[in-house]
Amino acid sequence: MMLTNPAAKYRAFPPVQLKDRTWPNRVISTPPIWMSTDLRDGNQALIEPMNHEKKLRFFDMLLKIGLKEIEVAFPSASQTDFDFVRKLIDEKRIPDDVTIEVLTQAREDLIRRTVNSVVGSRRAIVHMYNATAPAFRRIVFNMSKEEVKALAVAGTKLIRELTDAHPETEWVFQYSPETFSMTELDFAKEVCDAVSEAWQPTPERKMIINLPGTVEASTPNVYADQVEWMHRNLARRDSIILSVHPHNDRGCAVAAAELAVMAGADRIEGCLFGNGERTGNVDLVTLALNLYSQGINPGLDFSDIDEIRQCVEECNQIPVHPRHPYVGDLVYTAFSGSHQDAIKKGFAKQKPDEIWEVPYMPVDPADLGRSYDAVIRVNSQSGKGGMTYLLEQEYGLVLPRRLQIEFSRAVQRITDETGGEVAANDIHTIFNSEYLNAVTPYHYRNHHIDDSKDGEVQIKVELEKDGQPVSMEGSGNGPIDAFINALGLNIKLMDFHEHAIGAGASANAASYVELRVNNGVTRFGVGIDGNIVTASFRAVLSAVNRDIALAS
Ligand SMILES: CC(=O)SCCNC(=O)CCNC(=O)[C@H](O)C(C)(C)COP(=O)(O)OP(=O)(O)OC[C@H]1O[C@@H](n2cnc3c(N)ncnc32)[C@H](O)[C@@H]1OP(=O)(O)O
Ligand SMILES: CC(C)C(=O)C(=O)O
Repeated sequence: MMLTNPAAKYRAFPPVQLKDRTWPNRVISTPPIWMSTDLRDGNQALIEPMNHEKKLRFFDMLLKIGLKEIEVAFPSASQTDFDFVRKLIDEKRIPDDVTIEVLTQAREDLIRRTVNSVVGSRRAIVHMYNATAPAFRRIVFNMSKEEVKALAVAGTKLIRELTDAHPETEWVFQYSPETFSMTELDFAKEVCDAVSEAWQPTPERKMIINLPGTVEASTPNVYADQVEWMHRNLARRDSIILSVHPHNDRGCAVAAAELAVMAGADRIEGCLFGNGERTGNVDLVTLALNLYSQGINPGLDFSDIDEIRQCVEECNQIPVHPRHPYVGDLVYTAFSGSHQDAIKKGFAKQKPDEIWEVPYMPVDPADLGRSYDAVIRVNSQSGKGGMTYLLEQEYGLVLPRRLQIEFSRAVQRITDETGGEVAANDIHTIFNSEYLNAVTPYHYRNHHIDDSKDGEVQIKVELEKDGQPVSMEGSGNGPIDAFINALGLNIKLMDFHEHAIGAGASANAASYVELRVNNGVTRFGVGIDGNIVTASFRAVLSAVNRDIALAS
């Protein structure tokens, strides 16, 4: 049998000869201009494109987030898209500081209809594209380089002519050499220069040159080299806003966009949560929040990220992955024990007005409208940190360290058996049945203390033993000592902790005791009661009862 090598039918992407590249030493210090193409590139990639109602809902949400440039449609593609643009304009739904954008191919009939769609708007970006890469010239268009360039220039001139007839609108022209990422750089520059020559932008009235990673074809550093090369070599650079439009075919769109900004790009086009053709457009949310985590305000508001996600999921009919950066259901959740331990310590040390330093948490979930409650979840990978954190957060129980270790084994037994996750209320149930419900054979009923003698406490205790009432008496140097003496068992108090649960009249006390029992082993007991002394007696009986149960 002949072994074939499937990789043999692919070619390595050639590196860019840019030995003096500067982008690796740059640091992003200001946000780029953001452009959402959710309603165009995102929409064209949906199984069921959005209707007007959904598009409007999405548009309003983009405004709320703070997007100032929004590609709203490909108006010549359908009456629905055309009418949507008209609706936004005619119903005056576009705020004064927001510019809508519309896309067209470089074809006369489509250009005319596209310009018509935005007539009457205060400001509009007309975005025209044609593919420039060798395979597209050869396979799709059957055109020479000259013909591809001429197509772009002819489209530009027509847009100039049509828009000049409507001076009431502030027109911005955008050109995309589609498939830029796979186009020879000198040819991409040649076409873009010819287009800008035809449009004649000025530093006061800039045009946008958008460099799409239509198909992500190389490592992101190569894309950055391509962008830096264009940034340095484009004619009329001072009259051009340099934009990028990465797709995510290799899973590197976010990196490509970030490196492109370091390489000189001023603007990024993308979609929320990375929707878009094939593997999607670059994810604007991740990009913005990456900046945020570096101390740079992205100028976009994701303070209620779950509300945004819900809207996007409903409009796109595509769920956001549970591990999606910043927003997925599981991204602020730690299952593994050592992570939980570190996060718990981090939360305890973190001061509200100090630099964020909680381990394993690149951003504060509260900044995105997420609560801390879901941060720690417990399964068989979890250590003591997670379960004690949940007991503390949800039930106000602060277990002493050695009890944490003992209790975590009880929880682990259950998670090992079930193989699944245990919720905070399950942990509480396990805690109750292990410690608080250990009330036989000894069950507390009542006590009376007399501490009138100097330094000595006398106690009368009423208990049930195996369901029968019994009375006992004893004395000691404190109530617990007196209680233990009254019991008359071979037990010794090794450690004792207590704390209040809640505040005010309804507050309870929790007591934790560690007893050394007959055979030298230690047992923990826990008691909760409105009276702090009674709580400690209950804790002693809990330890005694557990020892009897475990020994039998
Ligand atoms: C990378 C991107 O995402 S770009 C955006 C892509 N978006 C879309 O395609 C969705 C919207 N498009 C559509 O609905 C349709 O394609 C329409 C309505 C615009 C055009 O429809 P039609 O003309 O019926 O079909 P179609 O798109 O297949 O046309 C292909 C023709 O346009 C030509 N063409 C394709 N792109 C361009 C372009 N950018 N500029 C000029 N001509 C182009 C092709 O060469 C082909 O020409 P041929 O028929 O002579 O071979
Ligand atoms: C039209 C351009 C910008 C595009 O959508 C792409 O190349 O992906």
